[in-house]
Amino acid sequence: MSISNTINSLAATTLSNEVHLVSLGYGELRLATQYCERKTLEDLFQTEDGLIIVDSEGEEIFVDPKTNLYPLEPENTYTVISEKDLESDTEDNDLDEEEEEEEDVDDEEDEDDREDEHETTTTTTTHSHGHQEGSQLKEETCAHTHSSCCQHNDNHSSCAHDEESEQNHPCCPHDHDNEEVVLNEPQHNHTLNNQVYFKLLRMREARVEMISRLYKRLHPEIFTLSEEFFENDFIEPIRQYRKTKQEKDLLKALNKLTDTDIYQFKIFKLDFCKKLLEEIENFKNTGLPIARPNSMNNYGVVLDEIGFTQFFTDLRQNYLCLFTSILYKQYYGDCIDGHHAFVVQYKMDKDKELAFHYDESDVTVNLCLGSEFTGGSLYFKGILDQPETHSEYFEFQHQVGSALIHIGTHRHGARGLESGSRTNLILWLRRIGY
Ligand SMILES: O=C(O)CCC(=O)C(=O)O
Ligand SMILES: [Fe+2]
Repeated sequence: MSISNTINSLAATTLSNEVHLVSLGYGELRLATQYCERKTLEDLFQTEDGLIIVDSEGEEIFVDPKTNLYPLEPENTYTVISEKDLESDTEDNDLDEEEEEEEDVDDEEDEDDREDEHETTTTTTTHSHGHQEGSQLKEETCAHTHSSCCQHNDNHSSCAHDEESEQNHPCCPHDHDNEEVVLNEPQHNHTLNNQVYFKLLRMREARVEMISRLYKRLHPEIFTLSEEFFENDFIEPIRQYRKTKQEKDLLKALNKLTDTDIYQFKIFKLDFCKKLLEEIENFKNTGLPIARPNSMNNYGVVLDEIGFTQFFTDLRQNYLCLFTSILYKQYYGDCIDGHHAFVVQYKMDKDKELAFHYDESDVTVNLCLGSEFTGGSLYFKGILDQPETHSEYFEFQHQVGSALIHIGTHRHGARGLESGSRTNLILWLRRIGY
């Protein structure tokens, strides 16, 4: 199943006129300075009631009245604050302070609880990786959350693991899955969380709208899935299976790698991989808004946001689900009805590795798009809810054009890149249950 590394060196670039805009509790965007215009930022951050931008020193940056642009310095990080959120935050704090004064008289111990409640209301996001606690990755620890509006404003080192000892930092602030567990507190917290969730959705809609209006596709033909994009090793077994209905015919497309159900397969032709990679680089070079694909990858791109939703819906429904229904029934593989499609990018001066985690998916497909690199292998250490598999150690060296499929809760990480740049397409397949 080996495939030669023929894709030429398309470096995972970072735009030089890009700024990082961090919104308190609502994630992070990368955006070119020419788009840092008041109206655009108000849309992207849904702050129509007023917008405040501060630099890393806490100094407020004022919009240039002539151009309506914020004079932001490339490669710097700024914090975007909605005046409305600031007001409600201040109100909350005032309220907290009043309560505190009252409670100080009675009991000083509840203070920490209130801080916890407040934190959970301001950090709601929806894509996560799970992290290891003790010898087992537990849902109650940090999860790499997954949905259309995931964004964090932490860098993922705060969620990193000590992968050798299989310990995680138990205090990861983005404990999204945990929110369900922790948030059994007053009703107003749930209401606020809903508000945060819907605001994240509106922010995503604003990004998608801006991208669909302004992005000029480089290879428009690759946005509609065609069987011509597939490798014969992938599509022929499917065609055969459609005729015979014999599972064994379908499974000829896959190469079983472990007893824990990791499979390798070829899916797209190299030409398609190359075009997709070029499209992603082309998009990144426009400086249009890029949200982080999840809690751990800083430099990826969400493909659903740049126009590939229908493509991946077709791929999921008409092709990948054939496999997941057979291989991963136990993990909802037979009722997958949602996905989150993104690329992760590693580069020597940017993210080089990915900490030990599990995905917020039922089944994950991971395809190496390019370009030239050494290092960066993927390692697996057993499935979360199967302790008997935890002694597993399986390492896989990515090759361009080659894909893996595995259970989402199969614990894994990516070793450090040693040279070049690596871009992988990740497809988190999920049972949403509509
Ligand atoms: O770097 C890779 O190939 C894996 C990425 C990954 O596991 C993830 O984004 O969840
Ligand atoms: Fe992962």
